[in-house]
Amino acid sequence: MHTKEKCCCCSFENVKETTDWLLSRTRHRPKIAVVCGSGLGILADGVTNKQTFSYEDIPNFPVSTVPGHEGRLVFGYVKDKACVFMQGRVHLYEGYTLCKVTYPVRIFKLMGVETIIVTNASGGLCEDYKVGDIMIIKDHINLPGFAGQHPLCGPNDERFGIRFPCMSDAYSKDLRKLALSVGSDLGYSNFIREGVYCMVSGPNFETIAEARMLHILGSDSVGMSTVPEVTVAKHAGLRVLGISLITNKVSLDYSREEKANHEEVLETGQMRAEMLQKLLQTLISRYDQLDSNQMESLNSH
Ligand SMILES: O=P(O)(O)O[C@H]1O[C@H](CO)[C@@H](O)[C@H]1O
Ligand code: HPA
Repeated sequence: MHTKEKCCCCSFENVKETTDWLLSRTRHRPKIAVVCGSGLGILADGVTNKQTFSYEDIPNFPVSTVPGHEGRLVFGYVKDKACVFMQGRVHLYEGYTLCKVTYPVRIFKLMGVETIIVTNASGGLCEDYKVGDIMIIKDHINLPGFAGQHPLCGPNDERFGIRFPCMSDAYSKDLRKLALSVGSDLGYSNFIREGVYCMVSGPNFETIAEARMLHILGSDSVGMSTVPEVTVAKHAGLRVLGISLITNKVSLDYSREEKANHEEVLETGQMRAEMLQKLLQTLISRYDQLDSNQMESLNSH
């Protein structure tokens, strides 16, 4: 059963200790955090006034073990916005508990971050999705969560959030609108989608029967991350945007020859990284629109 032991390394005191360690070593006070998905570390490359910490050097911080996840925390500015980028994340399949997987999100909360942008690489389940499409996440399915693999299981510390958080609006409508509007202004409309992301635990890619099931359940793409981070972010009251890069097509048909592999995932990441970076930078630079009446004009589009 759930005991306090489950959270021994992720208590409020642990999170506070790590947060204080970082705050005493950097002058940066980010309001926006970005989690870079597989092969998407380049998203952090454009920041100015950069200060970098290796995950290994940060007390209690989980260390990435997967190729395509550099394992660096990068503080800096995108235009005039103070940001922190996670160049690499950790996953359940690496052997980390979900409270460890989501540990960085709680650090961001205690640091004063208000918005988190979570990116990932995922497999496209929708017939008309193409490799290289960018999917703004409108909702998710927490498949491991149904089986009790959930970052909020265990004693609830009210200092992080409430016992029963609502997830029906996990992904900010305003941020989604802004992302789609920025994508359209950049000429990306042909390959920007909005869809439902499903998390599986991995590490194997799906069987055809599993892929068919996920599609029937309403998933447009599938990956092995994001949902725990988004859940903990929403629990902590952060505003969330999720962006998924469709790095491969998932086979739904026994006659198809595609075989999913991590190399293709990383290659597609490289192919689209610059465009994703432009999308992110423009979105962050237009972030103030969210809190001004300019959202009205986006709403009417
Ligand atoms: O979700 P991210 O970290 O982007 O990575 C995705 O790509 C890897 C598989 O190639 C898995 O880790 C999957 O979750
Ligand atoms: O096809 C996939 N399945 C699960 N996770 C993934 N991450 C990238 N592509 C995939």
